[in-house]
Amino acid sequence: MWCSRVSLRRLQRIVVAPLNTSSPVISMQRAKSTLPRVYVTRRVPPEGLRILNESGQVQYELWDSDDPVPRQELLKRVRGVDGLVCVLTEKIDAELLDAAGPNLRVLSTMSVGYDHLSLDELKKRGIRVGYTPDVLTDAVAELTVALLLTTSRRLIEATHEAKTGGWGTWRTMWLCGYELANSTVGILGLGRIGVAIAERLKPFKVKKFIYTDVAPRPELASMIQAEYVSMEELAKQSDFLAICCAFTPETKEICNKKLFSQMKNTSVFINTSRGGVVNQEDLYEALSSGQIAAAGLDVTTPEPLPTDHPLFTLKNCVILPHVASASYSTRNAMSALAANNLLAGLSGEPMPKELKL
Ligand SMILES: O=C(O)C(=O)CO
Repeated sequence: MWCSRVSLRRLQRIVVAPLNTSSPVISMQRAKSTLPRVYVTRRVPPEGLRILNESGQVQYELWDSDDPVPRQELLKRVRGVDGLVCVLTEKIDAELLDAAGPNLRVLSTMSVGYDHLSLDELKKRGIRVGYTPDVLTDAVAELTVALLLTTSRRLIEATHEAKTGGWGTWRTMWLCGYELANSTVGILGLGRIGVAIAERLKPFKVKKFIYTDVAPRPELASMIQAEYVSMEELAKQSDFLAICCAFTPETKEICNKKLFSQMKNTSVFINTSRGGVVNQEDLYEALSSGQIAAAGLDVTTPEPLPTDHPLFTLKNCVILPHVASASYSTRNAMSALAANNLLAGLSGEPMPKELKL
């Protein structure tokens, strides 16, 4: 369950200090004011807060809201902190690190993705970085499969038709989609999540898994009997193409006109990584011209995607609001790992999951 202000109040030794309605601050102060100071940029699930509270190792201030702390407020609040816990919407760049100042030695992000972090700036300042891989793999893989099936079997269109009177007699070709049985599934960026997706898809009688990455990844590939192919072959052969790569300068808009033009017009494109890996204008063109059959997106640029965005006008595009890891257990596990990374980092120990800078 998400942490409410009421449940937070019940936690021991927390001082709730709502400064005013536009400043939802919770601070947990300790008698020993020499403890490291931490700023938590968002209301995080209770497991992470419980760990911070029970550790007795830190005092923290938390922006107790589901909405991001305004940037100017953030720049003020981080001043002098030793540690920072953030989520993926906070841009951790030189400006913010300068505002925090030289005490800052640990950054812990409650996310597996780290494209919101300026890694060079963090490295330059000797700040250790924790992130949350593995704990969200199952949830993301599950959602990816759900999105793939929703998109390929046209479930959103179908429920809409059923509700709005479009459901006439049983028709032979009405709302036909594409099935996984005997298909080739391509994975762009084979990591833990790609493997977990393939493991879940296998029982649907997929004929073949193929993947591409900067280099072959034989250990992971052998877990799902996936064949390494070029980007071009991935596009040409895949009936379903799942995008699982990290968003980096190299993968920025890697899914573009060229890729879409090489895909079959019966192919389904699924992205649960980051919106930035897709050129959305090219995707719109590919979907509206029938170059590819359909797309399911859990991530877009920007987020939220404006409701008047052209992609929302397409029946063959299913858009979710970045919810791949949104299960109660996973979000709690992410917050717990973020808290443990922070505490380990502040006490100079190896973090459970530390990003190598
Ligand atoms: O952890 C991340 O990077 C996410 O995108 C949340 O699902």
